[in-house]
Amino acid sequence: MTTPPSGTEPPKPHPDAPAPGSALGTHYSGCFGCGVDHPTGLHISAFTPDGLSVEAEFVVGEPHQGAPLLAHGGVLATAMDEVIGMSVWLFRKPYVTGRLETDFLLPVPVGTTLHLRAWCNGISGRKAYLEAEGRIGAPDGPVAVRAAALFIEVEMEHFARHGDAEAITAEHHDFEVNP
Ligand SMILES: CCCCCCCCCCCCCCCC(=O)SCCNC(=O)CCNC(=O)[C@H](O)C(C)(C)COP(=O)(O)OP(=O)(O)OC[C@H]1O[C@@H](n2cnc3c(N)ncnc32)[C@H](O)[C@@H]1OP(=O)(O)O
Repeated sequence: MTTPPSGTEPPKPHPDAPAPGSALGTHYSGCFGCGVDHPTGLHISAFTPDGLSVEAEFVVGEPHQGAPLLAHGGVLATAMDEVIGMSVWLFRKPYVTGRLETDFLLPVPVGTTLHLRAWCNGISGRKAYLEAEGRIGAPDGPVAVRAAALFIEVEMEHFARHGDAEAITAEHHDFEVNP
């Protein structure tokens, strides 16, 4: 379900995507993954090397433990969800996670810098097929976590009906919701 159906074209950069090399801001300051105002969040900040994919670093700290001095798998899955969410946001449409699959290949000790990368393999209708990986210590370090995801495009009405769309749009005056 996270593999693009045959014939799905790889995505092209959106004309309004951030320029290659740009830092990506938070989509919402209260987000647990990237929100700058979240008191206990992961505070992931990322950049895009090419307008299509996202790279970030996440330092595993003591608050992220599952076993003593080892990262909790759910926290790592959250980090993957976040960078994948950031990468699909490059297409300038709202998406939510429909399915997230995670493979944990290596234990990740507290103090590790995980080098995260997320990219899109294709879009078909409302469905975006994405992947991410987290490597230990360096961009070419050993892969500790791999994820594949299906994100579903939604209308902004989704956030209004179930949450608070105004809180998002208040932070994104430059983002045209219904172009
Ligand atoms: C102004 C600025 C704007 C910025 C924008 C705001 C920010 C944007 C947030 C970013 C955040 C990033 C950070 C992490 C991202 C989260 O963490 S998002 C939060 C976690 N996810 C959720 O809360 C989603 C909860 N689920 C839902 O609301 C609904 O199930 C969905 C996903 C919207 C789908 O419902 P629906 O719209 O009724 O559509 P539905 O027909 O059920 O599904 C559409 C298609 O997808 C398939 N599908 C749906 N779910 C699945 C699934 N789990 N497995 C397989 N297939 C599925 C369906 O089978 C269907 O396929 P087709 O029949 O078309 O072939």
